[in-house]
Amino acid sequence: MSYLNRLVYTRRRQSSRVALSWGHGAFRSIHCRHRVQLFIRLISADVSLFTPMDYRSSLALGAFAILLLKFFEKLFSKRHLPFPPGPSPRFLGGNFRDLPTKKPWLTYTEWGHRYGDLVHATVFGEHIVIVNSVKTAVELFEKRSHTYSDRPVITMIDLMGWESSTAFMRVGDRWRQHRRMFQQHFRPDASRNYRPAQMNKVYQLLQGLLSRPQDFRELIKTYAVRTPLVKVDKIFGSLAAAIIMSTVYGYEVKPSNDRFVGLAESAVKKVTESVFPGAVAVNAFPILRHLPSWIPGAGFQRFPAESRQLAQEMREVPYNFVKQNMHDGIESKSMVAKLLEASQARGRSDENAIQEVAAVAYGAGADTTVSALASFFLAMALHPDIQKRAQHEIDTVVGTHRLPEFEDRPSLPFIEALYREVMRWRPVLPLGLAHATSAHDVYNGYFIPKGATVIGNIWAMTRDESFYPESERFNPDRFFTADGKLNNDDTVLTFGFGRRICVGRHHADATVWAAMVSVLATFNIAKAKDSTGNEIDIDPNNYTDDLDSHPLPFPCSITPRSDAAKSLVQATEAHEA
Ligand code: HEM
Repeated sequence: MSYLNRLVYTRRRQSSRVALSWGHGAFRSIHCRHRVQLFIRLISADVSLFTPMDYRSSLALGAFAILLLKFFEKLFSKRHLPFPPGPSPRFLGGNFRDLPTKKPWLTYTEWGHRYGDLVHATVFGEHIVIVNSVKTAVELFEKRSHTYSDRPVITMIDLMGWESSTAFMRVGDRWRQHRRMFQQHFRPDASRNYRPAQMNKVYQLLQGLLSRPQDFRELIKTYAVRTPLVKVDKIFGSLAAAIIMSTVYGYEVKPSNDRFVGLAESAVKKVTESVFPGAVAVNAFPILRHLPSWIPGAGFQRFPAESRQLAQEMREVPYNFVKQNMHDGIESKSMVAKLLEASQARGRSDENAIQEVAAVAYGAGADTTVSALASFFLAMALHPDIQKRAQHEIDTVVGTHRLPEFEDRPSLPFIEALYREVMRWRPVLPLGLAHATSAHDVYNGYFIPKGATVIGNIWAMTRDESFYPESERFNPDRFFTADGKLNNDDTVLTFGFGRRICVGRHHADATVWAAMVSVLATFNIAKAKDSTGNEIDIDPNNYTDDLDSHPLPFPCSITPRSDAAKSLVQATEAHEA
């Protein structure tokens, strides 16, 4: 997901819709001026028919008519309403200089305290609206989803061949087709089919933790920072990448230098690099895309060409692997195999859409899942008491003779609360993924123009003290009622909103839960100690600045809970086989 966020973030900050929003404004005023001119021309055409006196009265009449026109225009247009409150814009650049460059969610949350639930800013004519409360997010993204489900246009994305990514797509038939395909394979009941594959990969994670204790630190590091997954594979194979590759393509990731993972990572990396200066310029001024690449300064034209090539390979290579397997009669329960079978049965050719959907699952699902798990490790190292309670629940309900299964989930309320708190305490995407409006709207007396970028500030929502008192404290107990039952606050805000809500959320939820409960059942996570035996402090706020925020590397120790736990992990190898 990192590439999605960086780009939407950059896109917003660099006011890449300058041309577009200027265009809308210009169109509105031209439209109005045109009507007035028409009216004057109508009068002038008849000027020769009037006497000088008539001419003066017709001028007065004309002026009156213009005033009347303006009055009615204002009366019937929503535009006379104010924008939502926000920092005062400056001439031309608007709020360009107010936009934060570091952890923008913190500044937007402060703006929320100062200006309210809905904050408005402009950058070179582009409108940005920040939604700071769950109530307003539900009102806009869900109840008015017909207006708030579009995405901002990012020129560089188109140039790089990523316009076919579900997450960047404008609302339309193609996007709907993608969502349908995802829904078929990632809705709650369909997601269950992937559970055996997910558990097998979680067992590989446990084996990695057991067999390579010297890599514990490295393991956390690779989890915690955005290093290429190929390197992660050197240790034990990235859990998230392995699960996605297995469920989407039925492909088993190799322990090191895996070709498909390498390809996907290179393609995704290219997108993250698209924030270099040339790319930013073309995002801000889309007209530059028409410059030929030989013109000085138009080097960005060559960059997307390479990226397009990689994006195409990322889509085609693993896809062809599935097709070849099907041709060879190898059965597969993977998403691509099922989509291909269904498409062939209907006599349709959905090859392009299937390739696109499969490729975006990796880009959107791997990094985000890793970030959630890294926050889990961090929280457990910081809160041994909470970890002990979770382990006690597992020991009591599941016992110590076997590992937890998905079927145990309803009987493990404290683990459930722990999962919710991990996702709340450090939301993976503090600002979600920007939406855009597809029509003008009025909310609570405020005007929100068509084409505005609308950001759901998930960080602010998860810090709302009226819902989450002492919101910075890691406290799973907040999800229990006074009589000790799990409360009904089970919406994980970090998956986003409305029609654009994450389509992989059930899959991600199962992966994160399974990894958490399995690690807790078998390992102790603690602060590391220095050479004198003192615990090394961990800063809970040391997170990356990207929109999908990861904890920065932190020292910690991960040891098997007992010999019995060790045996359980060793036995998973046999289970897998
Ligand atoms: C912990 C893991 C994950 C988190 C926190 C996460 C979060 C998000 C968020 C915040 C959005 C944007 C929602 C919005 O616009 O309001 C999103 C979109 C998306 N996610 Fe996820 N995601 C995760 C895992 C996954 C996985 C595993 C997959 C695929 C199997 C996936 C596929 C997608 C896709 C395709 C979109 C674009 C949806 C659209 O624009 O219509 N995500 N995700």
